[in-house]
Amino acid sequence: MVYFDCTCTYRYGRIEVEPQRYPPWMCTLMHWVMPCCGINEQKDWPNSCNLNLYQDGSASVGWHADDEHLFQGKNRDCRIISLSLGATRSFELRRNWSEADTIRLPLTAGDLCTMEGMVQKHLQHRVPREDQVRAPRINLTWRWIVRHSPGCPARRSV
Ligand SMILES: O=C(O)CCC(=O)C(=O)O
Ligand SMILES: [Fe+2]
Repeated sequence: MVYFDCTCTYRYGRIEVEPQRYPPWMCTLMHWVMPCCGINEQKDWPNSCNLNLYQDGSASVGWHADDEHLFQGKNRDCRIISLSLGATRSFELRRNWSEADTIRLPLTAGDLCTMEGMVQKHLQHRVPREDQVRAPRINLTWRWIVRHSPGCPARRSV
């Protein structure tokens, strides 16, 4: 989902998602969430949100960084805000390619988790398979698109 007239597609592995404009419920939710992250003005809101549904513990996301060109997370400070809803799942972080010092955070319904600075350059994250989890989880991940795709009307505004 995107703010304004952005047509950038989001690619995740082989999946490509066409953007939808933020619906009214998304703006209502952001009015609640963003001040919790110190973002008090609507003009400063993240301009994209990715929604993930994990049907149960068999659904997972492997080790990766959010290093899409759109977000420039490997080259500059990059803030990512995530809201978890539904079942508690583990969110893990590790230094690039090293399992040695993996950090595990249980993310519970209502939890906000942010990744900031150069995290996408130096660390990877994942949501591992957890077969004992039987309930669904929804994760909303807000990010700022800073490099719009060629042809995107929002490109003019940045
Ligand atoms: O579900 C989560 O908490 C993380 C999802 C994620 O890493 C992503 O969408 O890039
Ligand atoms: Fe991610």
